[in-house]
Formats: sequence, structure tokens, C-alpha cells
Amino acid sequence: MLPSTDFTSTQSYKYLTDHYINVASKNLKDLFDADVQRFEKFSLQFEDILLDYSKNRIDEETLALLIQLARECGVNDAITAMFSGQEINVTEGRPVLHVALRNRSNTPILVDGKDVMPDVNRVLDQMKAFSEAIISGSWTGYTGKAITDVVNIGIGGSDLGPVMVTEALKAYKNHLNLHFVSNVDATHIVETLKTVDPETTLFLIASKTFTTQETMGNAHSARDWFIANGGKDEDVAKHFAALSTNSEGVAKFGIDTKNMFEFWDWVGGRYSLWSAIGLSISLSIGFDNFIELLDGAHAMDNHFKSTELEENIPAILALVGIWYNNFFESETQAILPYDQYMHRFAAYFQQGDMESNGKHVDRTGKHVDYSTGPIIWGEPGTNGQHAFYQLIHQGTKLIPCDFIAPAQSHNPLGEHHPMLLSNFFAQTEALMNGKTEEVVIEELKKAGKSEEEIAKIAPFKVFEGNRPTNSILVKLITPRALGSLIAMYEHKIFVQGIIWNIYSFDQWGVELGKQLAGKILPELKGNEPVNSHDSSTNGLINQYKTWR
Ligand SMILES: O=P(O)(O)OC[C@H]1O[C@@H](O)[C@@H](O)[C@@H](O)[C@@H]1O
Repeated sequence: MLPSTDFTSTQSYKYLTDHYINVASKNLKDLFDADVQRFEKFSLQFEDILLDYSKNRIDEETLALLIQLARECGVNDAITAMFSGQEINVTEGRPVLHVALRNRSNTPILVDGKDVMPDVNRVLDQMKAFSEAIISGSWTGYTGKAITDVVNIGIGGSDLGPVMVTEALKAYKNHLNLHFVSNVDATHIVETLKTVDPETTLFLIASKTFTTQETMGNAHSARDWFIANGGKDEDVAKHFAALSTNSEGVAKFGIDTKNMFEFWDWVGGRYSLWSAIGLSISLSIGFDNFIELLDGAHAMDNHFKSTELEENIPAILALVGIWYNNFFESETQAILPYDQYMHRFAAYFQQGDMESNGKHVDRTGKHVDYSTGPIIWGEPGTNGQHAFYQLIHQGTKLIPCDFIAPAQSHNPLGEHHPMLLSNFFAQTEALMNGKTEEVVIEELKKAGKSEEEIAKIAPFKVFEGNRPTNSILVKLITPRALGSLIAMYEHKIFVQGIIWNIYSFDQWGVELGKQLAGKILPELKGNEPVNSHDSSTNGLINQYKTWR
């Protein structure tokens, strides 16, 4: 059982409310001026990952109170509950054990009295053998040719993780061409199939439930294309594999259950890249690198599980996030990787965070009267700088940002990487320091502007600063480092969910739209007007019928 505490009625929350008034009036620049030790005090290193959280609007008392808040909300007990396989996904009646998938030390983890590790290791062995056969070319298609292309068909958690990781680790990629089809819009599968050859293509049908409309639709279209282009029913086994918890559904689709890579209901979709859903990753970068990814996540799990909250990286990130979300009332949080390979990282955690903590009911079923999960967004730097950073620097909204960058590039070309990193360092400094009116006026004077011109233009050139950021500097984005980074954010989300007293591992909010789409689909047949909805929905459907 998870503890259930209304965090707004804790002692520490009350102290934090008073303390906030004091801190909110302070400027980050002054906090740095007042304390030469600030970087040392507010930075932590884990292996090759440095978290600098000193450019946040916090002082030592803030941190102490936030840690006190975590303690009062039972974060430590909750961590133990998750790692020991307790049924903490209460509304779905399941434990939450993505940590078991990467439990490289193989300590037993019990679900209903049974150790899950033998099953986890059995599927890993199966993934290893399969990956090696496909990569080496010993597995051949129906005309005897080696596989050249892999198409992962899945959506949400069965797509975003593999896409994000295969992109982030492209530097480790082998000869196989990876494709990802997620959208039910036919364009996605049609455009993908234009680029592949049925004789040398492997389809991975990735779906935890094996019932998701988009994935099933795309999987059937892929199968039809395969048959229409020379494959026979008996050849399907050489070209289709399933990654799922639903063996019945897989068999019904016509995939040999020998080609099924199993996982379990205690793996949440958005936490599933560590499971059989990661097969496309293992095919893309090789099984050994996939294990490195798991190793990195496991190392972060151990850090999270056994480090005091004061030095616990995911916990600190979570608490600083709560500070902005619930005291500064910031609505969003940007994730800004200065690494082109990590261009899907923010999109991945949009699902990871927003599907987990986008909840308005607490663990007792009561409507919350405080803000829960933030809106997550972001794009890689430096592109974002030339698009939306204007608002971060000079807009009216407070947007806490996580800046992530590797110290070493996989592509050390000329001055590119120093140029990239100069922007990474400059942005957080600029966001913190801003530019005062005096400096602006001084600059304009030096540029020879008249008093009148200066008075007109100066206000627009002022940067208030005091914008908070975390900087996460990673030595090199290796499979291990990436595994640690992903696990770090997963656990941050977990700690926040515990403190907000919500259930982070269900996703009932995605159901309503699915249900209604299921109801509307048959109504789209035929030409007779529809009148079973509100006037807007009827009007739209009926116009569609006249235009199609
Ligand atoms: O892996 P399947 O079962 O196809 O689900 C794919 C996705 O579906 C959505 O509706 C959400 O529930 C996600 O959490 C999930 O990852």
C-alpha cells in the first residue's frame, strides 16, 4: 500500500508557503553573489552525469523543507513499495516493475510469491538469440535473403521509447534500417512500405494489449501488403514478430507464438522500452548495447533506492519541480537537449510525465485542489533558441527548463561541438542573469544612439533574468548513460506522483476518446446524415460525408 497524505496539509508545506514569499523576492544572481559555494552545494554527480541545480530559485532552507515534505509524504516507503513488487498501481490492480526488467543484479523480485526474474531473463535470452540471427543474416526471409529493414508497428509506449532510444543511440547503429509506424493515418504505413522490400523486411507488431486500434490497423495493412507483394501465409512467420502481453491476440492475428516476445501486465506501456518492446532497439544497436542501456538504468535504480533524499538525483529533480509547480504556479516544464540525436527525448517524456501525472483525483478518489503534473515540452538546442526561447527569456510565464548536453560529441567535426556547448552554457547564464536597463542603456550609448532613441528602445531590450534552469551535463551519450538518464526522469515522475498523492501508473484519461471513436466509426458508413450527437459534432460529421 502507498501512503496517502494530502501534501498541502503537512507541516513542511505550511513552512514552505511562508518561505516561498521570502525566496520569491530574491534574485538568483544575488543568491550566487552571496554564496561562493553555491555550485558545490547544489550539484550532484552520478557516474558520468553531472546535475547542476544551483540555478534554481532555492536556498538551503528551501531544499531542507522540500526534503522534509518528501519524508512527510512517505516517499521512502513508496520507493520500497515499488521495488518490492507491491501492487502500487491500485486502479489497475498491478505492481509496477519496470525496474525488474533491468534488474541486472538478479535479486529476486516477487509477484504473487513468484520471482519474476527467471521470466525476465528468459525473454532477454530470446531477444539476444533473435537479434543476433537477424543482425548476422542467419535469419532469412521467404526467398532466402537476409533482413535489411525492420518496421516497428506500435503507438504510445510501444513506439515512443524505441523511437527515442534508437535515435539517441544512432551512433551505435548497425546496418539494419529501422522504421517506425504509429499513426493510423494510412500515410504513415503507405510511405514506409514504399521504401521497403517484402523479401527483406521484418515487421515487429508492438502492442502490450494487442488490441490498440491504430496498431492492429497498421499490422493488418502490413500483412496484406506482404501477401499482395509475393509473400504467402506460411511465410508470415519469417517476417512478423509480436511484442506483447497478449498471446491469444497474437495467435489470432496469425503470428506464430514462437515469434512472440512476451512481457507482463506489471510493465506500464510508457515504461516498457526495457521489455520486449525494446526489441527494435536491440536490433538497431545490438543486444550488448541494449544490455548496457539496462545496466545504466539499473545503476540509477540503485542510486534512487539507496541514496538519502538530500543526494538523491531523481528526488531532488522532483522536489525542485514541485517547488515551481505548486508554489511559483508554473504550468509547464521544458526539456531541452543540446544533442541532435536526442531530438525525441522531450516527446518521449511528454508521454512519460503527462500520462503518468496528468491526474485530477487523489489516491482517495477525491478531486485535488492543487496543481499536479506539468505540461512537458521541448525541442533540441540550438533549434529552440531560434524559435520559442524568446518567450522563455522575455515572456510573462515562468518556465523552468532542463538543459541537457553531452561534453563529448559522437561527431567531433571542427568547431561544431564547442559552438553547440557555448550556447548550452550561455543560455542558462543568460536566463539567470538577464540584462538590466542600465546595461542596455550603456550598450546603446556606446553604439552612438541619441537619448531619445535610447528611451524609446531600451525597455524592449531588458531581460529580467531570474529564470530557473537545471543543467545536466553528460560525458558522452552512451547506451549506459542514456539508460541512467531515462531512469532518472522516470523516478522523478514517480516521486512527484507520490507527493501529489495521485496514481501515476494508470491512464484512464485516454479511454474516453477511444470509446467515442469506436462509436462514431460505424456512423461514418453510408450517406445518411447523423443526428445522434451535439450540433457541432453532427455538423462536422455531416460536412465530412458531403466532402469525402
Ligand atoms: O501497447 P498498446 O497496448 O498497444 O498501447 C499503446 C498505448 O495506448 C495508449 O492508449 C496508452 O494507454 C498508452 O499508455 C499505451 O502505451
